[in-house]
Amino acid sequence: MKHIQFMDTTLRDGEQSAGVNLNPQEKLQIAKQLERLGIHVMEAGFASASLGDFQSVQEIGRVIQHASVMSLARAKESDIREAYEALKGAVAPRLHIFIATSDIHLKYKLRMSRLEVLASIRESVKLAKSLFPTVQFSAEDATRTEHAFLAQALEEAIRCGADVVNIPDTVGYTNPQEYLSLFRYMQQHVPSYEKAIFSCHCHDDLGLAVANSLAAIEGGALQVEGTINGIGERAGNAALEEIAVALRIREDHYKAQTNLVLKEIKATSALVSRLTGMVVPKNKAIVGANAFAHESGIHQDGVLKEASTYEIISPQLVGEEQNKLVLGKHSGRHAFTERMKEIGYELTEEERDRAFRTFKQLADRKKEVTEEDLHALILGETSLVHQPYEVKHLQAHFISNGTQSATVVLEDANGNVLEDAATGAGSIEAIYNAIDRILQLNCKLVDYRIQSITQGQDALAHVHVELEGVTRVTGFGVAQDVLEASARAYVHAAGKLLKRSEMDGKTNRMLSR
Ligand SMILES: CC(=O)SCCNC(=O)CCNC(=O)[C@H](O)C(C)(C)COP(=O)(O)OP(=O)(O)OC[C@H]1O[C@@H](n2cnc3c(N)ncnc32)[C@H](O)[C@@H]1OP(=O)(O)O
Ligand SMILES: CC(C)C(=O)C(=O)O
Repeated sequence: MKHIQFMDTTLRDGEQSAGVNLNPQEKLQIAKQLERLGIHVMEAGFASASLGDFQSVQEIGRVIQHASVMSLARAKESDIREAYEALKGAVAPRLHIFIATSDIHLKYKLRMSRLEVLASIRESVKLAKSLFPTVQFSAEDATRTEHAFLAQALEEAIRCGADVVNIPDTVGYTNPQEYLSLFRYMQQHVPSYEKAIFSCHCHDDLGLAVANSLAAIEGGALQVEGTINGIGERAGNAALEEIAVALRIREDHYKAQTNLVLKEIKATSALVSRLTGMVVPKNKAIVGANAFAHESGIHQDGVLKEASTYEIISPQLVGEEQNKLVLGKHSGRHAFTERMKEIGYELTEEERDRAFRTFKQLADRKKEVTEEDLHALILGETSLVHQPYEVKHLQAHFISNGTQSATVVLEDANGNVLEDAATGAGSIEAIYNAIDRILQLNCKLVDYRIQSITQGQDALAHVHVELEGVTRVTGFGVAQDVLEASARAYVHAAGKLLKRSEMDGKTNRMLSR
């Protein structure tokens, strides 16, 4: 089993994400969390980029005890000496020198010949090695560099003392087969190959950063570089948490181990997201809010029976509390019943079936049915189960500045359908008048209150009414529509009044005998 060391560059390449700017305290906070995560090397910044970066590198170097702290430097004496000053107090300081090797970069950016680049590698790596115990050299834009020249540049760096040599895919150009072959090519064409650790560093311009990094590991890379949540220049870097978990879950394939404490992944991801302001997409692998959320009934049923049917990663492995079964329009009875039990409802089969039907109607209209929705739904439904009448259909006709009209259809406990229509000053009055006509009620509405139980535009409405007839009774109704909730509440209370009248009638008959 080979060992893969992780080089995290969240604080350097990650901070190169457009719009991200971390202050020294925030960088230190992330560095401490990276230490808990078990990162082998952390690139704390680019000491000569600014005074703030210099101070961050210095402070992180002083504080971090269990990881090597590294600064980036151009192949330039002043950059190297500044990084040295910054990292003097570090337990395990490391310098990262880079210079581009591709013809495009040589011609247009550096305006240097290949011979000049080789000379620059020699001078800078030798100087670095005289100051630092460990030196990493990166051939920028390596994947667009002619292979033979890249091998020559890496050989030069190793001979001058580089301990780690990196083959970065700076512009996210390569693909897995090509990158794997490039590492194998170096194995055969760099004479001092065995004297250094080969490292991979991928960008996500074509969405291949993680796949390319894993291919490099198959090709012989023993160090992998990247950032938490994949943040970084342009489309970002390879997401280290994805690589780490892929190596663990597919250990059978990669035959590689790491020192990472995987249960720290979630906390690290959340911290980086919070401090950088880079929101983690919901569907992001490993750390996205939906990474362990099951939405469809068939999957939820499978997961309830045995999680491994649809989960290859246990949420706890990466520090996530547990998976989520999200109730929505694709959910089935198994998940619905399970959630009901979790929130404290032991429903009879009849109650459960009714509630499930209403839940499906609600889910058709709402993106996600929340726990509050379920409480509200049960509140409405359980009270309906033993009711003498139920609202089957409602039609209200609204005219601005006019008399409103409504048609109501009720069903009694024997399945008989009763219908009538009425008018009123408002839609609710029209509905209540229609119900009075159907049930031949003689009562007064003494209280009507409405409240929204859940939140958002698609919130559930809860209507409470109080009627005065032979006695005072209350009723409530829950529905997404205010008129429907109002009708249910009235029918609920009316049902109680009718039962009471019925009982009074029986008592009177008994007394007169
Ligand atoms: C692939 C990567 O991610 S590399 C890291 C990229 N990160 C950053 O650039 C962030 C920090 N950078 C900075 O703050 C600034 O660019 C600084 C302080 C480093 C340099 O600033 P300036 O001196 O104003 O130069 P500027 O950035 O405009 O241009 C870069 C110069 O460095 C040269 N250069 C670029 N890479 C290297 C290198 N690896 N080694 C030596 N020289 C280099 C360029 O050719 C250019 O030189 P020129 O002025 O002679 O044309
Ligand atoms: C400095 C190097 C390693 C880099 O960030 C890149 O090439 O993307």
